[in-house]
Amino acid sequence: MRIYQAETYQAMSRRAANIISAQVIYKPDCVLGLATGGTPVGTYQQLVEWFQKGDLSFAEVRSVNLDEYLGLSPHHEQSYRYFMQTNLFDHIDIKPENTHVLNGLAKDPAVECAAYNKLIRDLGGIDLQLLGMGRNGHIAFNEPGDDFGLETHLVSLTENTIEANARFFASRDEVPRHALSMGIKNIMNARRILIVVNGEEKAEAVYQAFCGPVTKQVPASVLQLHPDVTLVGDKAALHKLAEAGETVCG
Ligand SMILES: O=P(O)(O)OC[C@H]1O[C@](O)(CO)[C@@H](O)[C@@H]1O
Repeated sequence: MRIYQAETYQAMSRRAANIISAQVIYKPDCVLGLATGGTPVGTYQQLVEWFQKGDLSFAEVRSVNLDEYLGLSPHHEQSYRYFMQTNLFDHIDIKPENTHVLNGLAKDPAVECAAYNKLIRDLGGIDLQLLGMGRNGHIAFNEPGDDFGLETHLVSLTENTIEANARFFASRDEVPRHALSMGIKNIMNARRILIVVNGEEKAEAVYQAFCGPVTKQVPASVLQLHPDVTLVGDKAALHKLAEAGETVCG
């Protein structure tokens, strides 16, 4: 695993965007696994900036997103489809038909999940998967205790995640209680993984995930078993790793 520590959120975002853009330049028709949440917003802004300068094209890129709230339409401002449109897709040259986000309004979640697993396989698998991490160590919506062998599935969100995501909704009651999410198995099948973390509130989860044992109680700890993981974070999120003697590059 490579660990890069950045001085600021902006520098962290630039480093992450560099890794993504290198993937796109190396393989223009790559499959990018994309994430939502507060952490990757700066990464997407940086990619948009480079696209606008003419340094980068996504014309042949295919994308698959990690997760979506169940019950939210793609036009709902807190849906992850809306997030991706407004933070990235609407500002770059990716073809709309090449962007894939789970349908939160699917009548039969099991059918939607099975179709998504097939889609990922038909695309040839994910070349680079971008991840954030929840304060409880979740990745996508794989919550503590979830089976590592799961593919895309219906999830009941934990109180911890509902609480953390309430900041995006008018009230806590409006946060959906369920979501559709890629499983750990889909994520681990990606050829490369890039995980971004910032802020002191993530420091303990980062420490548990990368210095603690591999355990279902800390979903991100499974990444210790992946052969190609890059962790990019700011000082606040990485300080416990550094104090534990992990090799942290500047
Ligand atoms: O980047 P944030 O907003 O801290 O979210 C962390 C993680 O939580 C989620 O938003 C889900 O709760 C993930 O999509 C994300 O990776």
